[in-house]
Amino acid sequence: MNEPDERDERDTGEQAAPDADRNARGPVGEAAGAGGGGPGPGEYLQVADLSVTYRTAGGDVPAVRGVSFGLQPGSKLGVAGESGCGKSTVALALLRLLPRTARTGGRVLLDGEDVLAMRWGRLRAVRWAGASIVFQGAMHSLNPVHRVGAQIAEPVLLHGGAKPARARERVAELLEQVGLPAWRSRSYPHELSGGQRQRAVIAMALACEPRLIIADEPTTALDVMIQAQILRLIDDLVTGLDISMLMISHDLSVLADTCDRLAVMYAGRIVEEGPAEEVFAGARHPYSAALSAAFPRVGDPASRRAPRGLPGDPPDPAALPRGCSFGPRCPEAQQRCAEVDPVLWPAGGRRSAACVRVLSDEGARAAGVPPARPREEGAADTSRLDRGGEDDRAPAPDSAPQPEETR
Ligand SMILES: Nc1ncnc2c1ncn2[C@@H]1O[C@H](COP(=O)(O)OP(=O)(O)OP(=O)(O)O)[C@@H](O)[C@H]1O
Repeated sequence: MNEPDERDERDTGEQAAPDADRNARGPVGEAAGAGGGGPGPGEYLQVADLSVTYRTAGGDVPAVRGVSFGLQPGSKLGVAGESGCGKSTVALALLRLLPRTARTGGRVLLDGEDVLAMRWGRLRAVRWAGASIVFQGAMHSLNPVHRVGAQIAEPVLLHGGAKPARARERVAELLEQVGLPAWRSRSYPHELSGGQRQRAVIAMALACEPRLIIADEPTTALDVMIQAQILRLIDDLVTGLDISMLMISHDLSVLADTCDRLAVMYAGRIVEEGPAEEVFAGARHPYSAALSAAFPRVGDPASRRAPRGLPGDPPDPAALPRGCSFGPRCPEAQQRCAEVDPVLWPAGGRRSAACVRVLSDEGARAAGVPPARPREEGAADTSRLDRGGEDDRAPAPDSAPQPEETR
């Protein structure tokens, strides 16, 4: 599952030149450690300044730009964002599963070892025992011509070093863990329902007792009822087995329910990071607020609003707008957003956001960001990028607006 076919060995190990366009940390000293947004001590996974550029016939596509985050053992991070913002590219980069056309920069430390610089033999072992991936659409992860049990046994035999009899026992244990009867090991993938197949894929991901599970849209292809069951299963397993988890989804409410922290991506960057509930219920970045409005919690009286879409599309990574990439779609955009390319700044508590509105006047001065332009008396508000109006002054991080105020 994790391993690309040898013929399709994707990774060249080639490292891109350091990306000048980074937002690993804001230029303001206060950013470090204050709002998350970067690796820290004791973390099992440390991603520092990760960049991925795809080379295409049409030119370079900078899909991931200076992404940094860390994951403590046993903790759960959700990565959210619209289609095309770079979520899957980050997931693939963590285990060097990118196609050959991708150039990577930065570091991905798994238990202190740099995955991006690892030898191939070591990487194979790490892909199962260090971390494993559950992809969206189980049919892509299961081979239709082999029985499910044989596929789950393969990593146990090859990477876990087990003898066949022990591998059979382990398959039965794994199937039981994911709620499937042991006899299902003799089934072919087409004999299972979508939910059962995804359970089998999860069993395979657990085969070598990884310390990290990367779940990339693990329930996208399933109906709503089964989605809830699979999410509960993943949550119970990672909690019970004390595994770290990085879950990717476009649905912020699903991630808020499952994860401890959230990182919201837009145009290849993390634009907000912080405790899950705080980001979901009181986003500091207008894009996170829009995502949260687009995916209200089902049945939650606190989010009894109709889902609201966000007009427009994310920019083409190969042709990003000047200034803030979200500026052209941002309902809160100010004049200076077209001039400043924001980085992750502290946004109060353990949060950070790449939006000039989170900067205090002092923070803006330190970051070299122009002050919010005061609104001129009687001036008509004609510019889309000047809609901040009287609200054009950034709230100080320690006076973070409450959820209602941000929307
Ligand atoms: N192999 C590739 N070659 C060229 N460009 C690519 C390749 N894979 C992804 N991209 C581009 O990189 C950007 C990020 O894509 P990615 O799949 O990581 O986004 P995503 O947020 O995971 O989207 P989705 O939720 O639809 O999977 C997109 O602009 C996409 O078109």
